Amino acid sequence: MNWTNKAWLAITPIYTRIQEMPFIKELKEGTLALEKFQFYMDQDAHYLEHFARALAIIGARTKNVDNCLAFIRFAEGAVVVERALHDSYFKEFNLKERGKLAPTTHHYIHFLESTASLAQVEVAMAAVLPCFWIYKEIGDFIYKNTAENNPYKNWIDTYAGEEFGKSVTSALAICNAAAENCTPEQQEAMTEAFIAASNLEFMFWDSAYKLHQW
Ligand SMILES: Cc1ncc(C[n+]2csc(CCO)c2C)c(N)n1
Repeated sequence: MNWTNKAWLAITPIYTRIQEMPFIKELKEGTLALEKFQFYMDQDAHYLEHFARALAIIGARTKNVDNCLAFIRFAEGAVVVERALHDSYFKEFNLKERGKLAPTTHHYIHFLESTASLAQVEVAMAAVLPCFWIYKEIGDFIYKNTAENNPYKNWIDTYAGEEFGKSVTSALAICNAAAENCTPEQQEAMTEAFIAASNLEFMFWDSAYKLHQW
């Protein structure tokens, strides 16, 4: 079994909790309160900026030039999504300026940036993988089960697109190849980072649902 299959098995309980959490259930049904979605959008704009920085750091630290290019493109993709939030979704959902960084976002971005900077680069790659993979799975899950008149439909469509699917496939292949060059202990550290980021993905939606501030 390759590393990504093992890693997914390790987060299956977390993924199931995400599928069943009220934020995702209500987003899928189109009944999520606007205030909660606005909180999420606002925090996601912060998150995407720092996620892009973490990806660029990983790109700079990879030894393989193809991986360097892939991570620089992922970083660009994250900035493009952040810009799209500002240029279209902020207006569509009536948000003005970015608000304050909430505790979970603070935790998540600092986890990603410190792991990207200080951990073994393969571990850093594993830490950013849930951002791709969980969004792909949850995006498809919501897309398949949503109503035509869902007010969040435009946003949902972003993560069900083919282009995004390609970056997920590429990130998975890079992580599997990276894991093959690692010792079992190093692979264990990759899995640990993957689990931590998956828990933080859960917390990110949960904190938006609870409008959690300092
Ligand atoms: C908290 C949070 N986690 C993951 C994503 C998903 N995401 C944003 S940009 C990008 C691809 C970059 O090339 C991915 C996978 C998000 N929006 N917010």
